[in-house]
Amino acid sequence: MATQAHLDIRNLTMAYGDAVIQENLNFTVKRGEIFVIMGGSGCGKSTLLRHLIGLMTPYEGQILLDGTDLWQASQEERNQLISRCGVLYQGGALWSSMTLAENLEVPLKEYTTLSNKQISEVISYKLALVGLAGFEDYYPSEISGGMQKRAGLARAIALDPDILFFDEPSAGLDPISSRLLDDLILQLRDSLGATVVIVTHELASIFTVGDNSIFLDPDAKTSIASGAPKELLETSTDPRVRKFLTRTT
Ligand SMILES: Nc1ncnc2c1ncn2[C@@H]1O[C@H](COP(=O)(O)OP(=O)(O)OP(=O)(O)O)[C@@H](O)[C@H]1O
Repeated sequence: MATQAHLDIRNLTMAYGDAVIQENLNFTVKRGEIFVIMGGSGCGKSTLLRHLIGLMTPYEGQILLDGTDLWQASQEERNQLISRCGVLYQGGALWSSMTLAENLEVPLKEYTTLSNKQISEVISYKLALVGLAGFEDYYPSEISGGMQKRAGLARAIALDPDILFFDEPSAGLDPISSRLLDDLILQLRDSLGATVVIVTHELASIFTVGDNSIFLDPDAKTSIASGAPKELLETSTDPRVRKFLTRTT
């Protein structure tokens, strides 16, 4: 059962310069759960993700990863905590001039002391986990968009992260590839026991994978709802949340 807090966000205010994007956010992501950050365009979802992975400093408030405040910790401690995070960015962000194996090799060479033989075994295992066994020597341009996303995911899990972050993972995918990616996210959560945080506005994904969520509003500049997406759909009476969760496009 997911009970222990993996990420704890306390009174977080985020800003670019003095332009406040969201204020006073409070939520907890439990270990092993799939947590969705949702809200309309421009409300600050990607900005929140950047804070959670330590790329941006809070204007106010705290981000606790595994109980440690990221910005009270020493640089070394922070790097150590952040090294336990895997990230899949919007575009998949594979290096186009490298094969899939080489793409995975980069973090493994940089952050582990594994031998070349061990690295090659890890690469084959991670590619197999995302359904790309045997695709080691392909270049990103030689595989479909859905496969590129999965290869990006294999790279995100190369270092066995215990928390995985996704920014709009199904952006640009057709509904079938998008569904396959959702299934894969569920499988990986179960097999790796990882915590997953996803920024998405895809309703199908939100309802398929989300155990818990937060809903950011650009005008209120804070969260206006939180909870299991299916429950929010059944119980929220807020017109902004209802409009978002019942839209047809
Ligand atoms: N580097 C930046 N400097 C200044 N303002 C920024 C910067 N990046 C984003 N913003 C502003 O912050 C707000 C939130 O942007 P963000 O990209 O986090 O929203 P989002 O919810 O992820 O949007 P979308 O769903 O369209 O991707 C927007 O008003 C945006 O214009």
